[in-house]
Amino acid sequence: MSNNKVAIFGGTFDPPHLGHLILSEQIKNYFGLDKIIFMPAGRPPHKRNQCVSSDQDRLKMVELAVEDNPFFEVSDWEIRAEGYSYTARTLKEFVPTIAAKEVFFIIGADSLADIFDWHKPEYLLANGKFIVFKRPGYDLDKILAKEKYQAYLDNLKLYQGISIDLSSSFIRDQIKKNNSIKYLSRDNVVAYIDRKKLYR
Ligand SMILES: Nc1ncnc2c1ncn2[C@@H]1O[C@H](COP(=O)(O)OP(=O)(O)OP(=O)(O)O)[C@@H](O)[C@H]1O
Ligand SMILES: O=C(O)c1ccc[n+]([C@@H]2O[C@H](COP(=O)([O-])O)[C@@H](O)[C@H]2O)c1
Repeated sequence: MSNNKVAIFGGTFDPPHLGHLILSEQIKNYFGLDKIIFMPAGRPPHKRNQCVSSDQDRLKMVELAVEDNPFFEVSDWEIRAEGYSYTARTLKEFVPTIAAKEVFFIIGADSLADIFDWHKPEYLLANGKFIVFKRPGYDLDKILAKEKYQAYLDNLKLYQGISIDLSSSFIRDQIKKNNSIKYLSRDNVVAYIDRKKLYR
């Protein structure tokens, strides 16, 4: 298979859910991607004070979530890397190792809204290519109309197709309340969470 267009989908994935999967499949179709690499963040820089499940649990759950999709892969590169999982670093060090004509980062509208608080945002936006998808509660057009984004619009491709209002925090919250999370992620991920008693 040719790898002309590859996208990296970085996330905390604590846990991965159907929102992530539905979006990825739609984006793959819409942009004609050859492959999407799911990249669980080792130490998510903006979640320093939040309790995050172990790297190995999140990696395993992402592997389970994508195992039946030949277009989806998982990389443990950020988990293996020392220090915080800065996307600027992934762009500089990991992206050149991918044999592809074009490499994109997939991010949600909420991530785009605070990307100027990320590590080296100008470097990232000037040198990376992004596929940004809408997320309920965020107005993509309004975010992009802001002055600070204007120099980088060529590197921002939008996907305004379907998305669902689901988050990992909602799933964690449901588990804490002893509610079922059936249908919110793939069955194998739900079974893994049950078996390992995560988020209780
Ligand atoms: N339902 C969704 N619709 C659109 N984008 C999403 C959705 N869920 C997650 N994303 C995006 O996917 C990426 C990875 O998300 P992440 O793993 O943090 O999940 P999350 O549901 O946002 O988690 P949490 O609730 O813990 O913040 C982020 O760029 C986020 O914007
Ligand atoms: O580089 C940064 O400073 C930075 C700050 C916040 C988030 N990110 C990345 O954005 C992706 C989505 O993050 P999250 O926490 O919403 O899952 C994930 O790959 C993070 O490593 C990166």
